[in-house]
Amino acid sequence: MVEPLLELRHLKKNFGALVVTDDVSLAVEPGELHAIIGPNGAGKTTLIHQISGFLSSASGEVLLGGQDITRLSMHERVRRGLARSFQITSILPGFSALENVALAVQARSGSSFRFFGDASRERGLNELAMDCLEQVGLGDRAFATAGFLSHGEKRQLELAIALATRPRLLLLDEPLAGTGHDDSQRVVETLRALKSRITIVLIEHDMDAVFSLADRVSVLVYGRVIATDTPVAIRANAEVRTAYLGEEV
Ligand SMILES: Nc1ncnc2c1ncn2[C@@H]1O[C@H](COP(=O)(O)OP(=O)(O)OP(=O)(O)O)[C@@H](O)[C@H]1O
Repeated sequence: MVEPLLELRHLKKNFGALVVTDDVSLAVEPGELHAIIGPNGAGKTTLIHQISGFLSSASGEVLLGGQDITRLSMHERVRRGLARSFQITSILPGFSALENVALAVQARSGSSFRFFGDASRERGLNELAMDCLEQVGLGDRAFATAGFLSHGEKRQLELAIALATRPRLLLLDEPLAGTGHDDSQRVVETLRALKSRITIVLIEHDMDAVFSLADRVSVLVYGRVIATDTPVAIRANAEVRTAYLGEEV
């Protein structure tokens, strides 16, 4: 059996008396797009926070490439290859798409922000940033001002910024949120192209997108994983249908 790139073992998180994730165990294989779905309040975002290190866990373990990262800081987890997409609010609207990614590349490489004004001139920076933009299909918009990009393009830019840290694993929390039909198609096609190159954990409410993109799906209900399987098997799973998806699926 292939060693999982990400493994969660009996993870738990509570806020006081409220247990939000409970005994969550799952394995994400290298190269797969693993979707985590579940009703509102099931604990999906909390779980992503536990994986990224934004929240500590009450108990359980997080392993990346077989190494225990449970107690590591977010920064250290990023250094080891874990990235989550930034929110649109973290995009600098007055800078070009390329400059936004260049700054993220620069931050990763540890350059000081006193080079801020020279960011676009730093050696190799533009090439690396352009590579990230091309990976998300935004190469032709490199010089557009970020604030004027469409909503879907901003989502693509977030992905490019996340790629700037050269991650092994990308955590995406609702990348389609707030997108209209055309924008959502753009982002879905971007994710489809990306998934062949990088392992992705995706939380998403858009079931059409989930079932067309995911290699496997885990279903979280009241903080517990009730099933992990292929999209076809998940659709047919009686417990999942009853607990969450409903007959429309
Ligand atoms: N910092 C916090 N303090 C207290 N309760 C919290 C906190 N963060 C989340 N919760 C609660 O934990 C539960 C799970 O929240 P979470 O956001 O992880 O769910 P979710 O599955 O991502 O939901 P959605 O699909 O609506 O985004 C909710 O009941 C939420 O109110």
